[in-house]
Amino acid sequence: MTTVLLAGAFGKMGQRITAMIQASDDLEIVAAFSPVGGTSPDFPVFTKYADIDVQADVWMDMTTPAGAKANGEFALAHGFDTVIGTSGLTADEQQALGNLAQANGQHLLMVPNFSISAVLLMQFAAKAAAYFPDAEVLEYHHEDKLDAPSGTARATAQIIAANRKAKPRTPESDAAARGDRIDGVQVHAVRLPGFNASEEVIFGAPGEALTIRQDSFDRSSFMAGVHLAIASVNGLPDALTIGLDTLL
Ligand SMILES: NC(=O)C1=CN([C@@H]2O[C@H](COP(=O)(O)OP(=O)(O)OC[C@H]3O[C@@H](n4cnc5c(N)ncnc54)[C@H](OP(=O)(O)O)[C@@H]3O)[C@@H](O)[C@H]2O)C=CC1
Ligand SMILES: O=C(O)C1=N[C@H](C(=O)O)C[C@H](O)C1
Repeated sequence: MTTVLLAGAFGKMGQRITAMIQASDDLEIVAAFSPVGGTSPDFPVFTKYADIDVQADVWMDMTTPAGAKANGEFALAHGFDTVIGTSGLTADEQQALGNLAQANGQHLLMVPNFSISAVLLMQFAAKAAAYFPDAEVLEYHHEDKLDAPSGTARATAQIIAANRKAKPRTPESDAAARGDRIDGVQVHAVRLPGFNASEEVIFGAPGEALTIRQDSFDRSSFMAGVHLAIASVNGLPDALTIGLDTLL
């Protein structure tokens, strides 16, 4: 049995993760962390780090960028292997948490996207980028999303940049209408009611284009990946792992 302390248990993802864990045979929630409080008949809810008197195998974080940074620092310094699904942390913040995991002999798994469709999209994008250096990323999310562009879009842009074999033909432009530029890849963020989480990458070359798209219609799309991450983080070979690829 892998025991879990869930930070963000009362949020949209936290509620789904609680239900998934409670329906599983091999995971158990032993506590939650929520600074604004909340109650559960099944586990204690801590509002301050100083009050946490329960140890768990894994600290699972689905909160906010600032929350995940502070929670990660606490968890990794207090004996928790840690899974962070929260988006919006900078590359430097991710690396600093990875260094903390290394220094404390813990494992940190940071997952930009738990859905298999998004993991595969990023793998296919890596392959396509080698042939199509010109690419743009479009992401579509619900209106409540705090960060833009999404963590998945950031990760996808970085993967495309790392796998390009030639310089893009498209001239760079700072025009606002061209979106954000991450590692030299234009990224466009759409926020609209009705959407959950989708991403498209358009690769263009003379006379042809390739579009790769994934849609998470519902948060159930993330649950198998969350389960795998929690169950596997302890056995990872490195202190810092980014993405689910090594676990699939
Ligand atoms: N990796 C992935 O596949 C996915 C990642 N995400 C990411 O997960 C995060 C959460 O998403 P979502 O559930 O939709 O967001 P919500 O806003 O619905 O939930 C976040 C919850 O975290 C709570 N919270 C805020 N700060 C802290 C803190 N310091 N410690 C503990 N809890 C805290 C909030 O409480 P309150 O509102 O009361 O402040 C809220 O209940 C986002 O960053 C999102 O981008 C989402 C889906 C999939
Ligand atoms: O906030 C969300 O909803 C999501 N956030 C993650 C991200 O920023 O990439 C993952 C997924 O897109 C859902």
